[in-house]
Amino acid sequence: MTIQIRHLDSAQPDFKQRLDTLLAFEASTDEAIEQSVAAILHDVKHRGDAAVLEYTNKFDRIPGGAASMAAFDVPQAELQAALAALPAAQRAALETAAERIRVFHERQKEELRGFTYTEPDGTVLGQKITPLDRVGIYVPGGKAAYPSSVLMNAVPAKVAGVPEIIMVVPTPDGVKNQMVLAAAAIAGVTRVITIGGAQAVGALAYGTATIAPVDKIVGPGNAYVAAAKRRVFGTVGIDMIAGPSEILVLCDGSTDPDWVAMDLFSQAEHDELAQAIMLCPDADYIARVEASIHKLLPSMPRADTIRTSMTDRGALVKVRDMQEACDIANAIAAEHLEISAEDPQQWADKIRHAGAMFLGRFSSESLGDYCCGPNHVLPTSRTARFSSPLGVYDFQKRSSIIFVSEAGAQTLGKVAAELAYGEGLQAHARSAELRLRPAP
Ligand SMILES: NC(=O)c1ccc[n+]([C@@H]2O[C@H](COP(=O)([O-])OP(=O)(O)OC[C@H]3O[C@@H](n4cnc5c(N)ncnc54)[C@H](O)[C@@H]3O)[C@@H](O)[C@H]2O)c1
Ligand SMILES: N[C@H](CO)Cc1c[nH]c[nH+]1
Ligand SMILES: [Zn+2]
Repeated sequence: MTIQIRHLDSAQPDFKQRLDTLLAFEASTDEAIEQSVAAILHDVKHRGDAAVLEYTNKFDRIPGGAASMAAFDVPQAELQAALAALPAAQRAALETAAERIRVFHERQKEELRGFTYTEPDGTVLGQKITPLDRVGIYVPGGKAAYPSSVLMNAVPAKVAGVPEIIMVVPTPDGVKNQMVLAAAAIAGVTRVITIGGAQAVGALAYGTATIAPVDKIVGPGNAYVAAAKRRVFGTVGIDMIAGPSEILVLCDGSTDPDWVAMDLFSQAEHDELAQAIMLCPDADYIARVEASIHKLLPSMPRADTIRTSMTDRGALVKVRDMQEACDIANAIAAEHLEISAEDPQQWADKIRHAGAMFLGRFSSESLGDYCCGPNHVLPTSRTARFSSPLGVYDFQKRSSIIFVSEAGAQTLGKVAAELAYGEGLQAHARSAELRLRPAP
């Protein structure tokens, strides 16, 4: 069975409505996921380990069913053994990726230093940056294994100086992915627990008898994980909504259509709910990409997932010109935006909303997924309008530093007292005034 690819044209009168429908999650699925996640979180909050154990045995089909949570803890020795046993080429690739991710994120750290400045009367003001104490990193693992996500989560946490990194990762059918364990060893993760889904998010947020609660949960996951993170926000911090993957390709019609088709597949193969869309002003070129899609699909091992994702949520969109393509791209605010065009910078300058931008024909999104250096944990579902890639800043917080000199208290005290009386807050005013020197 082939893909029924959706065609849209920005000249259609109902184009905006059709695009909005395409971008929205199918409401019934969404509601079912929300209800299921709410019930799982409630259960984990009230029954702790017993609930986590039951859900993990059920959703991850653990053979025979694990008897206790101890079965899900992976000792450090096992992580190190996985690293030692890894084929040399895989180990080298992981280490190269880890190093490139580290170098990129060290740059972020340099930009995030605290500061202080001293006013003429000796008052010192500033901002102190502190790493979080204990973070939970979610590494997805339901439909594919993601050693790259171990690195993308843990390396920036390390660069930020987080002392305790608790990693959760599901192991469908009880099978541990050795590259995932090796990546945890390379990144220096503190503890690995093989649980996933909403139950893992709940365990990290609320804590259980065997898992101490964390301060923040970061990392990507499927729609269940994304919904759970949204719901526990407030009890813990979260990084962003990083749900099913998305790719939006802006193409001027001069890239090899096979390249573009495979780039669309590269995100569609993650999940039936992933989204792959191309915008192009050239109708003939769109037909060539469609032909490539039909030609290449049968050769893909994950053809079923790609077919469902592209049929349900994909589209090839004819636009008037590249300027309009940029306007539509800003409205979509995709996780990944490829600008596959001559002189891509001229179009990139017009983009305000995208999790990550890949400029030029050779910058395939897949390179960014693994080893360019910037983070692949990125905002989805149009949240790139207000969220950023995972970064060192997600693992740090800021505290204001205020040292008021005696001279400073004389001027600031009068200002503060005036404002406090204006707000009707007498104790505030008196507290400031008590520090004023009596008039001579
Ligand atoms: N945005 C990003 O930065 C980014 C990065 C990497 C991956 N991703 C996305 O992460 C996702 C990974 O998904 P995955 O499924 O492979 O792994 P996952 O670990 O996110 O989800 C697996 C878990 O989902 C839960 N689950 C599955 N079906 C359920 C059901 N019917 N009811 C309740 N819980 C259920 C189970 O607990 C299971 O352990 C993909 O959507 C991929 O596109 C996003
Ligand atoms: N494309 C994913 C982010 O949406 C990241 C990833 C990991 N491995 C392959 N891809
Ligand atoms: Zn990917």
